[in-house]
Amino acid sequence: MENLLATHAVTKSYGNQDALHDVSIHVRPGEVYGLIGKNGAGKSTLFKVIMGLARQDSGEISIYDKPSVENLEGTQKNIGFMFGSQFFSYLTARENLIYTCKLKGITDKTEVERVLKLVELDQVKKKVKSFSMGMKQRLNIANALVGKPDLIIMDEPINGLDPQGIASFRHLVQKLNREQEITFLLSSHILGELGLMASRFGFIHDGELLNEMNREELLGKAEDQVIIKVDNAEKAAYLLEEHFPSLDYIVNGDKEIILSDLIDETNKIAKILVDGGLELYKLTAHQQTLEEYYLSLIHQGGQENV
Ligand SMILES: Nc1ncnc2c1ncn2[C@@H]1O[C@H](COP(=O)(O)OP(=O)(O)OP(=O)(O)O)[C@@H](O)[C@H]1O
Repeated sequence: MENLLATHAVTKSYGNQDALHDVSIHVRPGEVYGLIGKNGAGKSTLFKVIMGLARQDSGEISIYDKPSVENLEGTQKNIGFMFGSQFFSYLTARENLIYTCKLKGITDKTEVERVLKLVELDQVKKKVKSFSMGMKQRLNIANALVGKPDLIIMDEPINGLDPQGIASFRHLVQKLNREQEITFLLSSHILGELGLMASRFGFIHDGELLNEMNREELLGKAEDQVIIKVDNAEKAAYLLEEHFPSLDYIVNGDKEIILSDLIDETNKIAKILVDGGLELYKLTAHQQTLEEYYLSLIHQGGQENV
């Protein structure tokens, strides 16, 4: 079995508003998959379609390589889903989870204690209304863990957490992933938040999946760059291509060009541009951060080469 969850060319619009266009993601067993996209990119809509809470216009969802449409109940059993907090604030964590068990038809009396222990809320007696954000998030995860799903989906789980809360959320996800073999599909609008946590990434922008890659590939993107500012970026690109035919570059606006190699050739680059009659304002070697890579990916609409 290759994919625990896959979407195949899923398209959905709300009236005239396109929310998803031909989106195919592939979540393999054992992964922590980070779906990264700005607000309005289509993340929540994709999760709703996966869970059968919204109906796609076209495309398919498969769970364990079988179409989910044939087995929606099975899908919901295999997937624990968390869309924001929906708890009764005047009840304790334990009481809220008893309620979740009832909703899911789970009669095993040990289930609530099992999930409370996993998120280390088993000793907490107070009502949810006096929980910190971090505790609420742990309760969210406990709620999704009820019924032993193989995959947990969480929409923007890091929103509103402080740095310490983010770190403990990350440790908990990694622990559950490692020790309980739970696969996670998490979304965020900030790559940096999931950058340390996810083992694979999907980048979504304006309803389209731009790219999927694993962590090693992504880290390889955070590479050295040469950033050049000139009076005419198109002409600079033309001149550089003449000298370096397989050059990997992006033209950013009409005055900037970014090269993803040639870090050791800055003197030669400067000479080519100046000899070519260009006004060279700036030429810097720079280590691109993951966030910058993500922004450049959005800017290019998923095309690695311009
Ligand atoms: N019920 C709806 N009716 C009309 N348009 C909608 C509806 N839900 C979402 N949209 C639109 O579909 C697009 C995708 O929205 P979606 O909520 O899936 O994005 P998102 O990536 O989850 O963003 P956010 O993090 O802001 O929720 C947006 O343009 C949004 O305005």
